[in-house]
Amino acid sequence: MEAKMIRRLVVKVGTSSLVMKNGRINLPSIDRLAYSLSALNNAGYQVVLVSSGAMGAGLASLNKTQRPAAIAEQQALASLGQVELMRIYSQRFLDYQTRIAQLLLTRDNLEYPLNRTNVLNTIEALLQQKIVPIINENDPVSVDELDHHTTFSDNDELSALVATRIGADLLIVLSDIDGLFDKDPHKNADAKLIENVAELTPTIRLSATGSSTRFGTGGMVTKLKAAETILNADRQMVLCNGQDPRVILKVVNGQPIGTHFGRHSIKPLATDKEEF
Ligand SMILES: Nc1ncnc2c1ncn2[C@@H]1O[C@H](COP(=O)(O)OP(=O)(O)O)[C@@H](O)[C@H]1O
Ligand SMILES: N[C@@H](CCC(=O)OP(=O)(O)O)C(=O)O
Repeated sequence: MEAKMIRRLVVKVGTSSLVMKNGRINLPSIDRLAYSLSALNNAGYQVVLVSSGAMGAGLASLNKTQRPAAIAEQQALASLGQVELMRIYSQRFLDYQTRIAQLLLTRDNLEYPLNRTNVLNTIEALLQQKIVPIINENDPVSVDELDHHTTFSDNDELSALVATRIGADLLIVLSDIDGLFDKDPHKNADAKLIENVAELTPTIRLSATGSSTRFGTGGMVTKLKAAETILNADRQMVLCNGQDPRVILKVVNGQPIGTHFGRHSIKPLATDKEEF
């Protein structure tokens, strides 16, 4: 397997890595995420973060744990929580001397050529200034009722689209699970981790089912859709456990962690630092 040097990377973090099981915001986890991405940014990598968690943060700030059923209420919750989420990110990244910016996107924004050009130009301009763009779906406008073309089913898909559009070398998807297994480990105690996927065979597709946790949405199905987008663009993706986001540094250093999707292997950027 030929090793490819990583310079530009997208990290996707799911709600389960940002919100604890009791519904409170996982501040230590967000701090470690900010530390890891700042370290990479500082070492010359170009980093984009795709972060879920708006609804989770909204629930936490209202001291609730159950998502409301009505779409408008979910959207109100996301718009409330997005501010809280970015307040925390902003604070934590600043502790590591890194500036961040926010982009809230719908699928239209990446599909219609003029919108797409504007979005991509914005991301490029931010990366040139070593500012970390933090992207989430624009939940308050992302429904068919509001006459938008389509919605992202989940941020997994959004992260893969962003990664391929900006020509990222690597997408790291942080989840509540160690990687892709041959069946859902939450339902099957004998499930085995699949370490490398160069191609999405029918057996691999059959292994993936939906989410079995309270806060997650897409489960493994949307993660495999993301992997498909990445494999079609001949890029690399690593799906791993985001319990400790410092795992990102190990992945970028080429350590075999979680499930690696791709036909190349990871070569870290040559920096003056040996390892993080
Ligand atoms: N083959 C599989 N391998 C691993 N996890 C699977 C598989 N099939 C279904 N899952 C489920 O997908 C979940 C991860 O997706 P999700 O709950 O959406 O998490 P996140 O919030 O991290 O995006 C796992 O916790 C697991 O229950
Ligand atoms: N845009 C939504 C993402 C919804 C969601 O739960 O996504 P994920 O945790 O990535 O499965 C939010 O910020 O709450």
